[in-house]
Amino acid sequence: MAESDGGSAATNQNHAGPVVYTLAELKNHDSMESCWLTIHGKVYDVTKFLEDHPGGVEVLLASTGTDATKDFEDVGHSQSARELLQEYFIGELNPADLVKTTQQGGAVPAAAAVDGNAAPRGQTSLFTRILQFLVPLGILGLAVAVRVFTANELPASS
Ligand code: HEM
Repeated sequence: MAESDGGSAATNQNHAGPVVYTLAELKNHDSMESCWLTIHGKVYDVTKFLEDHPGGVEVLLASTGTDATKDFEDVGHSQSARELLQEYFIGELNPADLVKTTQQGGAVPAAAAVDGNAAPRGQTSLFTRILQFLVPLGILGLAVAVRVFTANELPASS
């Protein structure tokens, strides 16, 4: 199974953990010959599983090129189906693409995710992440400041 084909858009990180694939790269694997799915931020090459899938080939092919998490979860797959997933694991989804797809409820077409909208959405997500980090830090700082203030005032007032 190919980790990366010609003209790959994947950000390969063989030396530092799992291979990271972009949603654009996944779009090239949407057929019987090569079928990749992304579920919960992980990428699976299910080409060899297509014919064995109890839910049929078509649903798997229809879930390519986009985040298939919602499709997968909506069916209510069993624990053994989840364990089966691991056999087909080939890498992880580019985190920026993960944010793009989950913000859209997991059903954004790959074209929309890789086209012009990609940069602004990526920037928004980075900004949000920084905020998510800074806001709790600010609250903590405020709490410490109040504590120090009150601690200093107590002996003076008694
Ligand atoms: C690589 C990912 C997937 C694996 C390993 C997988 C595996 C399985 C397995 C083992 C079953 C039998 C029931 C169970 O154990 O839950 C099943 C059923 C089913 N799967 Fe998947 N599945 C995958 C992805 C998907 C996706 C993306 C869809 C899209 C909708 C889907 C749709 C279905 C449906 C509709 C059934 C029910 C078939 C029936 O009961 O008639 N599956 N799948």
